[in-house]
Amino acid sequence: MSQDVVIKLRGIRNAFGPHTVHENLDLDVYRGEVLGVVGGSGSGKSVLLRCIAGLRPPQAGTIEIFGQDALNCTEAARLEIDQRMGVMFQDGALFSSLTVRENVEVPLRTIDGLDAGLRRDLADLKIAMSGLPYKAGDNYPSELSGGMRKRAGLARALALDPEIVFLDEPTAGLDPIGASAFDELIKGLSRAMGLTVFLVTHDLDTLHATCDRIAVLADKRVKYTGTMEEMLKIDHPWVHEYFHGPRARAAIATKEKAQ
Ligand SMILES: Nc1ncnc2c1ncn2[C@@H]1O[C@H](COP(=O)(O)OP(=O)(O)OP(=O)(O)O)[C@@H](O)[C@H]1O
Repeated sequence: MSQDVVIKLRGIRNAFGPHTVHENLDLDVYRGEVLGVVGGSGSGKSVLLRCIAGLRPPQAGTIEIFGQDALNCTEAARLEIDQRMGVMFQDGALFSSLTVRENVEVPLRTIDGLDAGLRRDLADLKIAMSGLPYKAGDNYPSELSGGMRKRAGLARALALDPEIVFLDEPTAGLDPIGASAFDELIKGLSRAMGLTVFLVTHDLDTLHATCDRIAVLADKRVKYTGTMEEMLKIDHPWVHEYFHGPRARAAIATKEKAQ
């Protein structure tokens, strides 16, 4: 069965001055999957996310999103692509001077003809879907815990009913209970909405709990892709240490306990 590729990267190069982060990087992301993106610190996971999300163009290569050339298209076509994607940054990247509801309303303002009442209702719906209590909509980001801020960031990423969401380290800084609640939320949303999730993480529990497939960044490219089972068989030193080290063993034990 052929799978529907929603993001297709070919020959991507990203560099900062003489420092090349990605060279000749290829990757396919399939519709409806949760893809975990892992790699050593500085391997370029966040740069890759930003490059696909249109925040920083690569120096070379092609990016197709929803079958369209995302780098060489009209501004209107790019806006249309952007409206079908949502991004959640590590710290939520919320506007501190706006309430949570107003933050979630920001992307909704790009839709013509949406009146204020409907915009508010849609924002409240996304706030509820992200597992925040209704009254959190009136809070400012500084009044929320780290976990709640992440949920608010997720609500904003979901504002436009995206088909793809990009999550940068969604569980970083959360306690284990908060992190597994967030894993469940991501998995539930992905299943319920058919979302494609591009998830940058270091968190082995998240990989076990939520990801259908994993992409490993190493040697400036996506060196391996596959299921967790396939990852466990790879004998590349970093990959082996990452998936078999003490933290990995703990994550496997946690998963087995949950089953
Ligand atoms: N704006 C920038 N200017 C210069 N160098 C940058 C910039 N952004 C990223 N880099 C460099 O690109 C490389 C990849 O960074 P990136 O943040 O993508 O790594 P990462 O894999 O997400 O790391 P981590 O797991 O530590 O978050 C790093 O060496 C970083 O210093």
